[in-house]
Amino acid sequence: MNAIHPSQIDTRIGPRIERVETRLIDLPTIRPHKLSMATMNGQTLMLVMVHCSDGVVGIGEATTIGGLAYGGESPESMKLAVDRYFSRLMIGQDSSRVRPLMTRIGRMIKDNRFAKSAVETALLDAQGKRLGLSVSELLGGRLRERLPVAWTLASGDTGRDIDEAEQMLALRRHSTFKVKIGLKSVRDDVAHVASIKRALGDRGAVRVDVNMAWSETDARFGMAALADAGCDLVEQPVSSVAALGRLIRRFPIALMADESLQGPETAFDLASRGSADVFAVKLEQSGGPFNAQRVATIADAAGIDLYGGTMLEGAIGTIISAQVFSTFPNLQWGTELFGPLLLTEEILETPLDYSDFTLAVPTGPGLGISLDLERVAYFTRDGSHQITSTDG
Ligand SMILES: O=C(O)C[C@H]1C=CC(=O)O1
Ligand SMILES: [Mn+2]
Repeated sequence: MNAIHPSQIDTRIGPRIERVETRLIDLPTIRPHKLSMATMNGQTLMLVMVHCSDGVVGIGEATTIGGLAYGGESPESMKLAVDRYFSRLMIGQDSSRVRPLMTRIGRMIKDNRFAKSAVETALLDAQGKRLGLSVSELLGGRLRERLPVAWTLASGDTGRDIDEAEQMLALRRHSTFKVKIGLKSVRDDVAHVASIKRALGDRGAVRVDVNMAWSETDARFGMAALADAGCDLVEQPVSSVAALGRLIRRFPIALMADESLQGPETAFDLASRGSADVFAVKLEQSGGPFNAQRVATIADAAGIDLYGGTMLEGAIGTIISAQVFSTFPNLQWGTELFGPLLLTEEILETPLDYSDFTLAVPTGPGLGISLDLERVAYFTRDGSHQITSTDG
């Protein structure tokens, strides 16, 4: 056994971590976002800022969906975990040795994948800023400069969803649409999706996300009907991996795993059972950038297609995802990195470039984005705080 004991991980040289700062940023959404497990009227970003002895400040972010509706972490619990448990493993350590430090954290903190993702993001941002390299270059180099971005239709109303899709096509911002279903009966949901596809025709690709709301019987009926309606992919129709394995390839519609995919071990399990055509890779669900790359490697080895998923992150979580997805050799189904577009407020000095149905992967050092500190302070929960600086 070559397991590394925490005491063997020496991270004591180089620019040290002096302080780990966290905040909760509450931002409204442009409209209610209706998913089968929650309706979102706003999103909370858990921001992590790692202050280093060389003056560099790395930033990271984690979000959940509907508080605790999607998984075991909430914005508040992630803040508490970082403040109380992560920070004491980080302070005084060499911030430039990201993998050893994340290994140290991984040995002493179980689970908490979303909080780990935020911390790893901040460390990679800091190291990229320090070396003058974007995170994708730090990870070995990007294969693409822009990523296709799908839009999610989740107003709950067919006419409104069609209008929204038409607007997105006219703006040339999105031509792939993911429809959120699972709240209504299977028949009603299929009729809703079929109307949207009929209205868009060949101008727009239509997919659905059921967020595990169906029984296996519902899924048998639903997948056949959705395939007939011209829908090309169904995301996590049921919760059970065994049921996914029984549903796959029975209908002419691709089956994508989302909630079942929670990092490399589950990726390996899904791949060995042949339970998914496509993986929705999410950095937070995977446990951070390094683990998302491991998930992608497993998919490639197993012949499973890849899709870049979102936890409806703000700009920071979206851009670390973009940096990582840009390094994937395969990204057959594009991405859904639209999170910042669902929020009413801009928190960056320069907004992200969404155009020509794609998102540009920033080229500057680290994440390649700068926070508008006044706006971040304004939207910080429990009053506005002073933020000194996040560049360097
Ligand atoms: O995929 C999910 O379940 C989460 C998320 C992604 C887009 C969206 O609207 O919700
Ligand atoms: Mn999903």
